[in-house]
Order: sequence, then C-alpha cells, then structure tokens
Amino acid sequence: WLNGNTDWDPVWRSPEPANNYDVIIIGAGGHGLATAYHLAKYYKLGRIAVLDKGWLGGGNTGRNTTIVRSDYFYKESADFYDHSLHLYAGLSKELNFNIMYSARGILNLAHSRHEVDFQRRIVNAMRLNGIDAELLGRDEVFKFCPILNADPNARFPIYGAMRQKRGGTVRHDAVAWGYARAADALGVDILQNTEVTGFRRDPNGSLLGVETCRGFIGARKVGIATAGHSSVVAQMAGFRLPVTSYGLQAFVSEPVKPVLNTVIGSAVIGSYCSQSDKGGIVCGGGIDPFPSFAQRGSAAIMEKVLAGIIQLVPTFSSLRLLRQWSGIVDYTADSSPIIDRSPVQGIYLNVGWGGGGFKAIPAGGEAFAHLIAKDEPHPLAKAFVLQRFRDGALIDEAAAAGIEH
Ligand SMILES: Cc1cc2nc3c(=O)[nH]c(=O)nc-3n(C[C@H](O)[C@H](O)[C@H](O)COP(=O)(O)OP(=O)(O)OC[C@H]3O[C@@H](n4cnc5c(N)ncnc54)[C@H](O)[C@@H]3O)c2cc1C
Ligand SMILES: CSCC(=O)[O-]
Repeated sequence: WLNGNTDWDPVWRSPEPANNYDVIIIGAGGHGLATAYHLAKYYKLGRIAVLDKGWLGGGNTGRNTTIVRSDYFYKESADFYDHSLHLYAGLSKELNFNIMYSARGILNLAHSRHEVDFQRRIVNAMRLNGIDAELLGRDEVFKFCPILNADPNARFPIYGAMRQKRGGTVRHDAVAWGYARAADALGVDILQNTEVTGFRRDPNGSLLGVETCRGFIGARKVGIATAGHSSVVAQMAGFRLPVTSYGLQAFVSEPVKPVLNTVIGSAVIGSYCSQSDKGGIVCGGGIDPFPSFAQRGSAAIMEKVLAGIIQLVPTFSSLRLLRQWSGIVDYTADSSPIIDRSPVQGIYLNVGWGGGGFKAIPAGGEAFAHLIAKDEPHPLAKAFVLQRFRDGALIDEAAAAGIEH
C-alpha cells in the first residue's frame, strides 16, 4: 500500500534471523533504529540487525511525551542536543516520513523573582552556547500563552519564563517507524520478538555473538541501546553500568479543541504538558522515587503531576483523564548519556538517556553509528564516556534534563 500496489505491502520486513551479522544492535527503540539506519546508509557496514524483545518502538520511544529542545546548560550538552534538534528539523525529508516536528516553543515557567534571576543566568549561559533561549517577562508569557494562570495570588504565581522557540514536539511513533522503514529499505534486518538472553565469547574473551530466544546469532560488534534495561543487558555481558532504572509516568486527557499552543513546564511544581495533534493534553512530571522495572507507576506521582498542571492551567480541572502509562528510564548520576565502548571488546553503549533521550535520537543514532564503525567517539559525544564517572568530569544536567529528573 505504500508503493501504490493493491495487495498489502509491509512497511518493513520480518525476516528470519541470519546465522551472523557484521553488527547487531540490541534495542529497536529510536536510538537503536537510528543507529542501524546510519550504519547502513553512511558507513555501509555490511550485514546489520536490530533485535528487540518486543515490538519496535514499544519501549520509551513509543511512551514519551514527545518534547524536543536543546536548552541545556553545558556546552557539551548544548552542542549535542542542538545538533539533534537541527537533525529533527530535516528528518521528515531525510526519512521521507512525516515525523510531525512542531516548533511550537517550550516555556519553563518562573514563580518568583529569585527564579527569574536564576533563569536569567541560565539563558545567558545558553546564548553563549549559541542556543536560541530567551527570557520572557510576565506580560510576554501571557501574551504568548493566554491559557496560563495569570492570577498574581495563585499558589505558584507566574513571574516570567525561559523560552526556546525551536523547542516543541515530534510524533514519537513516527520517529521509530520512519527510521525502521528507512533502515529496512537499506537491508537492515529488524528482528522483533527476539530477546537477547546472553553473550557468547571465545576462550580468549573475544565476542562471538548473542544468545537469543531464537537461538545464537553471531556478530563481532554489538551495540546496546536498551534504555531502562541497559543495566540488565550489561550484566549479561559481565559488567555493571553506573545507571539506575526508574519508572517515569505520563498521562493524557480526553481530546479537546486546540487550547494549548506550546509546551509549558515548571521545575518548581514538577509538571509539564502540551497538547497532542489528537487534542489530548499530554502531561508528565518526575520519576517514581524508587528504582523499578515495572512499566506502570504510583498513584502519588499521578496526583502530584496533575495537581501541578491544574495550578498552571486551572481550566484543565474540568478535563477527564483518558490514560496513564509508564516507561523504564535509565538514569546516570549526572543525567547525561553514555555513548562509549564498554569494558568488553566489541560491545558498545548508547544508554543513560533517562527521561530526556527522545530529543537526542537523531544525534544519538549518528554518534553511536560513528563509534561502532570507527571504534572512536563522535566529535560531539567525546564527553559522554564511562570514564567521567571515575574521574568526576560529570556533565551535570539534572536541572536541564527535564522536570525533577
Ligand atoms: C513517560 C516518559 C516521558 C518521556 N518524555 C520525553 C520527552 O518528552 N522528551 C525526551 O527527550 N525524552 C523523553 N523521555 C525519554 C525518552 O523516551 C527515552 O530517553 C528514549 O526514548 C530512549 O530511546 P531508546 O531507543 O534508547 O530506548 P527505548 O525506546 O526504550 O528502546 C529500548 C528497546 O530495547 C529493548 N530491549 C530491552 N532489553 C532487551 C533485550 N534483552 N533484548 C532485546 N531487546 C531489548 C526494549 O524492548 C526496547 O524496545 C520520556 C520517557 C518516558 C518513559
Ligand atoms: C520528560 S521531560 C522531557 C524533556 O526532556 O523535555
């Protein structure tokens, strides 16, 4: 149906596993699929397979709140995420698939003059890094987003906001589907329902391939892009990672007419939301305060996040909640990712994105493919290495990495 013929034409194949590949990527989320696409298109690295224990895009890439932005504090992060945002702007054309990038802006609200002072410092730091951040005064905020609570006596009155105009939203499923279709068309085998259960190495410790629920599959290079399960997969290969997995929830209301023209969030309140193209108000907040591999979440977080949303937009109190879900996010100590070789020769890592890796998928795929193909870090990812946790060269983006993360 994609190519105009009448009988059903799959958007991607469902091949049987080959006996071996040149590269196996574990995890058919956005990062894994984007990596395979880059390896096939730009490095022509022979036989490539992406394995997923479930369905492609069924992990965090299909469960997130679709925000993209690059308003990070440190230069290493700003350069990386801004490159990703620029890639997103051209991705529909690159993949010939409408990923619905909407540069509707993102507002980080300030609720005191002290917060405004703090945001002024952050905006200046971002502008020094070339990021289009700006500081809005109170009146400018309500002119840009009229539905916000303008009551000066509110529990959290709005004093101003930090805005990034190029921030906004992207349709998350479309990112996974677009990369999957393009990678498949380049000959990448996407093996869904193929759980990796272990690694096989020869007596000298050299990597031979992966054990899966569909048998052994050989490969000399394996990339791990399994987000919340990255520590589980790393343990199969015999090493530990400095990541902890938590549940991160999201919520969507019943669909309503267009009322919210941008992304709004408040670090102090711990809630953020935007309106999806289907009309639902998509809400998110902080992680569940305990490590977990359960893709559900606690009611306490739901109550806290939704109470915060109603603070920001009181009229949303009349909305009915349609659905709640959760993903498992892998957090590092500094809320920055790990794109690096692992301690095991031939195994590579693209993990640690926590609650903020959707915006990084295009650049993450490019950087991870570069690392696997050339066995050296991508220029934009040189700082995101494991060694930083030993020598303390952390890139602490906990504040910029989203709400209460
Ligand atoms: C509720 C929520 C809201 C979020 N909101 C945003 C946002 O607005 N903006 C943003 O930038 N980021 C956001 N994030 C974070 C973002 O979604 C993730 O960082 C990003 O999607 C990670 O992509 P990935 O490809 O690394 O992981 P995933 O998409 O999770 O893919 C990993 C895949 O690995 C597979 N896998 C795991 N173990 C195995 C195994 N043993 N064998 C085979 N396959 C395996 C899984 O099935 C999964 O499909 C949010 C996350 C959540 C949960
Ligand atoms: C989960 S918060 C999303 C983000 O990083 O903007």
